[in-house]
Amino acid sequence: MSVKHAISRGLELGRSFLQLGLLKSRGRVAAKLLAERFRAGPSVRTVQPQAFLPSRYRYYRTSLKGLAAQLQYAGFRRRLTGGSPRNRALFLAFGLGVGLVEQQLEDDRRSATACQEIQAVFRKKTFQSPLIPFSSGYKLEDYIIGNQIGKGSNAAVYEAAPQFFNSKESNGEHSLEQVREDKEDVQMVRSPTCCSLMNFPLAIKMLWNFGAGSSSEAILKSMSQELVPSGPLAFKPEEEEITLDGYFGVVPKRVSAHPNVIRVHRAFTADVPLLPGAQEEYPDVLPARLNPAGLGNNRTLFVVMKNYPCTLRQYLQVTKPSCRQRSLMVLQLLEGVDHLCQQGVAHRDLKSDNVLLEFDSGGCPRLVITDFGCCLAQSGSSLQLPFSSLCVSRGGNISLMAPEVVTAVPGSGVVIDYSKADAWAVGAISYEILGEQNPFYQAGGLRSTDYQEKQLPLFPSRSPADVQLVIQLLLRRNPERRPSARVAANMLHLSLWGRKVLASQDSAGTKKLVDWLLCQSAVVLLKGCAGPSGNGVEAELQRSFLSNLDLVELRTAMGFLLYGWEQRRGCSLSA
Ligand SMILES: Nc1ncnc2c1ncn2[C@@H]1O[C@H](COP(=O)(O)OP(=O)(O)OP(=O)(O)O)[C@@H](O)[C@H]1O
Repeated sequence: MSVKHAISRGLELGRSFLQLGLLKSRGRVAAKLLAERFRAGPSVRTVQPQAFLPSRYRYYRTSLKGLAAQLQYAGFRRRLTGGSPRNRALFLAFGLGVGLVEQQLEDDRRSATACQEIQAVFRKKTFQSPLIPFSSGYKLEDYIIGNQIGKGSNAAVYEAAPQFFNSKESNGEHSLEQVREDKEDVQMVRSPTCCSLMNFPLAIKMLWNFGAGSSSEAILKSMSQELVPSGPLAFKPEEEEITLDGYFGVVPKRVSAHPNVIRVHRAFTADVPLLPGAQEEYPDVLPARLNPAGLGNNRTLFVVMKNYPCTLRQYLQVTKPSCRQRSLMVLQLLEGVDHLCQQGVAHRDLKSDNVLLEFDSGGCPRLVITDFGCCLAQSGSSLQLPFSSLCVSRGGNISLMAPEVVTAVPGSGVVIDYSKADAWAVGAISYEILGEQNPFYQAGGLRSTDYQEKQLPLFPSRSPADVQLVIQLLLRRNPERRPSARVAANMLHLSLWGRKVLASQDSAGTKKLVDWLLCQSAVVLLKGCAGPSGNGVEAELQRSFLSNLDLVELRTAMGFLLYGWEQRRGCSLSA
């Protein structure tokens, strides 16, 4: 479908929806955005495509602005002092140049405004967690606990269901049906554990408490990082006050809901129970009450989440996803990381075991970043950690620590910048997503302390070329040369949905790009009205993209992509 065709189709649809009175604000917004674009006249473009390269673009822009000012000044002087016909012709040409520059700037301003407007429309639509709120669940007795579904170095995770599984609560409003995600979606989960997910829609993580003492306050304070992804009703009001008092006396940060970030629905402290497999699998962490030789405290933290069918690692061990699904998986991790960055949180322990996976109604894997136990979530949203001594934790898994983190040497005034550290880890995990071994895991493989970029292994031949490019960029040692998660995500969005518009971009003018963005906005808004397809992974990703539109970041992504395409063209010509 051509851009024009898509616009007129979007308008047509928008109008008929409006006529039918079915669409309220969504339709109007879509129609308004498109109508405004139609009114805006054609723009004049002056800069060549290479100018999209981020640094070059800025250079062109500043030099053209500077040139324009100089020309205006020179012309003004000549007009005052008179001049030869040749000078007058030159002045006219200069004047024309100034006009073109002005138009270019005007074009930029208009595009930036369009991006802001689109962003505002999609930011308003906050992501709703799929689990419908239930009223109780603040104590262990509120749950039926099933089998163990996972175990890490800090916790055991069990499947769970609310106690009111069979009988509706007294007010009759809170049955399990409501706690479950949309029934249709649950049935679509393609997993051998499907029945277990139906019976146990929740997962309870029981953290092991060695040193935090047994008071609720001490436990919540010392394990507060686990609570970073908690929802608004996660705590009983009195415990909310304790957690707000926070981690080391600082208010703990909480991230807002996002489709690619786990949501903690409940968090509470309780006495450690003897759960299935406890004596065999983790006897040492039990309290003396349950195992005389155990070292654990009597009480600990419980975190309630949705139960997911598997982790990313488990999924990749048994499945060969399509190329498109692989691209979508990398993109989801980038969207999740970008969301965390924007909220001033660095996960610091990304690995394929810490990514949970389910399926949307079309069978596409949806990835969710989990386990925030090592995260950095400072007040003031700073991702810069003062690194004064080795006692300061740098994060989790050392193999996937970004070079700038793993090589930092503690000292006075030393600061570790985590703003691109998770993006680097996504680059490493992406090898697994493309079906390769993670190069930083293998015995004798690369180490993030000293690898060279040219040592990175080749990708499987059928991997999408743009994903390969994104991974190479994410694994750059120097964080200043590494794209942020947002820019890398934008590259994949453009590659998946905007290839045509990017390929046909004949100048630095952004009209075509903005037309495409408006079309995408209309399509996504209209899809949102069309039922379940609006809740699929692709629709969620497109919404994330549109709600984070920023012209500079978009152009940076375009610059990287076009540069990559150019390189590939060069290689194939020379081959
Ligand atoms: N919500 C969930 N749904 C399904 N399985 C889960 C869920 N949360 C965790 N798991 C399973 O439990 C395992 C351990 O969970 P988690 O990584 O949170 O524990 P941990 O002790 O903090 O891990 P680590 O050793 O990385 O610190 C996961 O790898 C996964 O297999």
